[in-house]
Amino acid sequence: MWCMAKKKYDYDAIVIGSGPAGEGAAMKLAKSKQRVAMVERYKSIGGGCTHWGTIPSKALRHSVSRLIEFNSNPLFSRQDHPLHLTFHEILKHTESVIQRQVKLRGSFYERNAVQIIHGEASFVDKHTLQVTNRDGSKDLISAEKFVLSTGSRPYRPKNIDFSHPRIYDSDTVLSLQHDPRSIIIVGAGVIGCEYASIFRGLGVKIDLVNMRDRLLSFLDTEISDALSYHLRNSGVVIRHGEEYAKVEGHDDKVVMTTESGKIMSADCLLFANGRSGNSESLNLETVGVKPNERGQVEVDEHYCTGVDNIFAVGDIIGYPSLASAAYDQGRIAATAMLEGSCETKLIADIPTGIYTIPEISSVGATEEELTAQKVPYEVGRALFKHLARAQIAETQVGCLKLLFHRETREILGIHCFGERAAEIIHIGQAIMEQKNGGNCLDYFIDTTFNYPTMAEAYRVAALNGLNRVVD
Ligand SMILES: Cc1cc2nc3c(=O)[nH]c(=O)nc-3n(C[C@H](O)[C@H](O)[C@H](O)COP(=O)(O)OP(=O)(O)OC[C@H]3O[C@@H](n4cnc5c(N)ncnc54)[C@H](O)[C@@H]3O)c2cc1C
Ligand SMILES: NC(=O)c1ccc[n+]([C@@H]2O[C@H](COP(=O)([O-])OP(=O)(O)OC[C@H]3O[C@@H](n4cnc5c(N)ncnc54)[C@H](O)[C@@H]3O)[C@@H](O)[C@H]2O)c1
Repeated sequence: MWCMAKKKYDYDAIVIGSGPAGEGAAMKLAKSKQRVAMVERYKSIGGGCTHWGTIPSKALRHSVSRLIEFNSNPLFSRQDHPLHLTFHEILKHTESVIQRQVKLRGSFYERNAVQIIHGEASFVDKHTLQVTNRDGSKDLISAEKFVLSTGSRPYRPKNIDFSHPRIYDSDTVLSLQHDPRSIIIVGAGVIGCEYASIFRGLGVKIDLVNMRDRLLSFLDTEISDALSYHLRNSGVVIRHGEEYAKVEGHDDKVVMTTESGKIMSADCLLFANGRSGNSESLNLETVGVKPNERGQVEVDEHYCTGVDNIFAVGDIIGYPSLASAAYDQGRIAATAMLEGSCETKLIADIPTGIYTIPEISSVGATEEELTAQKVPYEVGRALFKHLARAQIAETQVGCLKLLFHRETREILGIHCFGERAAEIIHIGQAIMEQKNGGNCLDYFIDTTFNYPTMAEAYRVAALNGLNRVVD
């Protein structure tokens, strides 16, 4: 089939969109000796992940976290003269990280002979794309198979004027030039909470407006409560159960009225409440793919859209909408394209890594889920303040919580908050994934950990938990 394709079409496969999902698919296809092209409408490769999403927000968060550390450590900083950095200043570091990412990822395409075509792709028929080049000229290119990996963009309700210079979404906030003293963040999802941490770390006054009754309600309640406590403790005003009614942009401020009648005003406003799939420019109706009202495309277990030669991965298919999962989805879809199916599936327990201050990470079930399922579980805790490494590093805010089955001692869930939580979680994840009795609390008790380390939290938490089940 693929030999025939070589004669008939320009490429064996065309991938549309160069974020992690597209990159994962393109690399797997290229390594399998396919002739692959990558169509990307932005001026450089890397996707929203590199240019507007994951990478910039994590680089900003890193700078802010170091600033807080510097200012709170008397060894480095004098309390009467705290170091002040503006959003614009820390963006410089972010830009350099983006450039390094683009260079690195560009080298992958070059080494694997994937042709990069800069332009916007739109289907003409199920084997042909029209590419509108950045200079406005148009080309037709064809392929046997396609991968849609065009990502997502911030949802913009029609009644908010995003062209106003004081009103931003999570893409445009990266062009913020001035140094705001106050900001209203509408939406307390992952993006809203992460940006609240970033701006608060820079000393900006924050109103964080949440439509729900608690922050990040998919998290274990103890962890979500800890986030609320620490954000509030740092000065963030969290307003739960509020919905915006009106947002007015003025020359000198933004005023927001909520449905409950509250009026808030600030130097600027960041709207971060939901995302829409980038599907409208692809002309998918022509090929019989119908996106839902959020622009997302439905796929089967092999990421096929229902049109046999068109696959879709990453944010355009909705859940879990994570860079981490997108890369794996790309590889799995490419394998299915090559072999007709793929044994490997996306793991069921996708870890969460949330880069708030404090950082949060978890994998597996929450206490609330286990209680609802009537699973007999117990909890083992390690508080960071009791770990030598955390005391040395002055990162004493945090906790590791292991949930395990009382009888089998199987690990059922791991929840962590505090500095490096997103790294710490992977030690537990590796054990949790073990089969045939390998997933057991005893591993952490029987092994020897480097000392002093944050990893040692696993031994402390496991012993704490064991003490609760041993009479
Ligand atoms: C602020 C923010 C922070 C985030 N933080 C994290 C995090 O910490 N960890 C995590 O795992 N995930 C995070 N995410 C989510 C993560 O960025 C996305 O899940 C990931 O980028 C999705 O990858 P993708 O390949 O599907 O699409 P994207 O990375 O969005 O790339 C899609 C690409 O397709 C291109 N494109 C679109 N339409 C066309 C077209 N018609 N023709 C040609 N090219 C086109 C776009 O220009 C873009 O370059 C974050 C997201 C945001 C917004
Ligand atoms: N550290 C991380 O892993 C990280 C960081 C930032 C963002 N992200 C990803 O970015 C995504 C977006 O996060 P968020 O904070 O903007 O919102 P969210 O996904 O938490 O959604 C917020 C609310 O908006 C609604 N919504 C979503 N899309 C909508 C649409 N098109 N129209 C109307 N309502 C919509 C949702 O139902 C929800 O009630 C998340 O799914 C997350 O996976 C991940």
